[in-house]
Amino acid sequence: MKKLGFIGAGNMSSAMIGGVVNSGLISGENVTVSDLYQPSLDKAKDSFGVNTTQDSVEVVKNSDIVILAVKPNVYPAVLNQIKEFVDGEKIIVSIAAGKTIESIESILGSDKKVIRVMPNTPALVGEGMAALCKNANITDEELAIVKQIFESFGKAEVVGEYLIDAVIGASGSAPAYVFMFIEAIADAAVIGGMPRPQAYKFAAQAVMGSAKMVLETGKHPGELKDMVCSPAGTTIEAVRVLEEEGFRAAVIKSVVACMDKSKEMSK
Ligand SMILES: NC(=O)C1=CN([C@@H]2O[C@H](COP(=O)(O)OP(=O)(O)OC[C@H]3O[C@@H](n4cnc5c(N)ncnc54)[C@H](OP(=O)(O)O)[C@@H]3O)[C@@H](O)[C@H]2O)C=CC1
Ligand SMILES: O=C(O)[C@@H]1CCC=N1
Repeated sequence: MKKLGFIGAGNMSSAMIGGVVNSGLISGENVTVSDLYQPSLDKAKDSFGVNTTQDSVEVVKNSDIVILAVKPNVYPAVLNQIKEFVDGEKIIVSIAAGKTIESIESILGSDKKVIRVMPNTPALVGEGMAALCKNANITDEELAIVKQIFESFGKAEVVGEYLIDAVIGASGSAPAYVFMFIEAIADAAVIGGMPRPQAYKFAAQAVMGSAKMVLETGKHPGELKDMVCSPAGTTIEAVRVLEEEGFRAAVIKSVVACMDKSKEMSK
């Protein structure tokens, strides 16, 4: 397996490092991670046995595949810092919202190998969802290798880059909305007298199980919802209030706002 590098050891990077090392696909000794903040590197080394450095150039020198896991506003500085060390064989993987493949090529050169991926943080527990798109310099085999990395900690699909804004709305950012939903359900359970840790367990399992039903039954979410709503029962009362309060409209509006922000960042 190739040598993997991460520039940035923050939230998303840590989830991917944990995911890929825990899966056994790549051992920590074949992973090099850089960050400006030494405690982040110490945590990655202690947790996953990876090689660490504060020098992003060292990551590029030691890796066949380099995942850029810094914030979008840091991309230009990092790309300019590493570009002379990115030869025609190294695969650069961008995971940033708002950074198109073209914007990466404008600094590294259009002859370089670039893959854009939109992952999400459930990668940490092997339940990530990632979308991949590539430039013309990436071979099918190289794309398959990078896809295998993201499949080691979840699911991955190849998409056209035009869909990345929708991917961010429906997947990259989506865990945040779901965490809010789980927290709100648990708050209500606490109102009902349930201890908070137990409330989180019940609420989180209900969300995970429901998601698993959507993925594995192939049934429409509306049909699955109807299967829970016993006539004159408890569930339909909750559904009535959710509709009265505009739950679905609020979700749609929030995800559209997320996608709009992604488009704005991409300009
Ligand atoms: N968080 C998520 O759920 C997802 C994030 N992404 C994308 O992943 C990227 C990272 O996001 P996220 O993990 O949330 O951000 P974080 O801020 O958590 O992580 C970024 C890390 O990079 C470090 N850093 C900054 N400059 C450099 C540098 N020059 N060299 C090495 N490390 C550096 C930061 O250090 P310091 O804090 O000291 O600046 C920080 O530790 C973003 O582009 C984001 O769009 C994509 C999908 C999901
Ligand atoms: O909030 C963000 O910009 C990043 C990209 C997708 C999830 N987090």
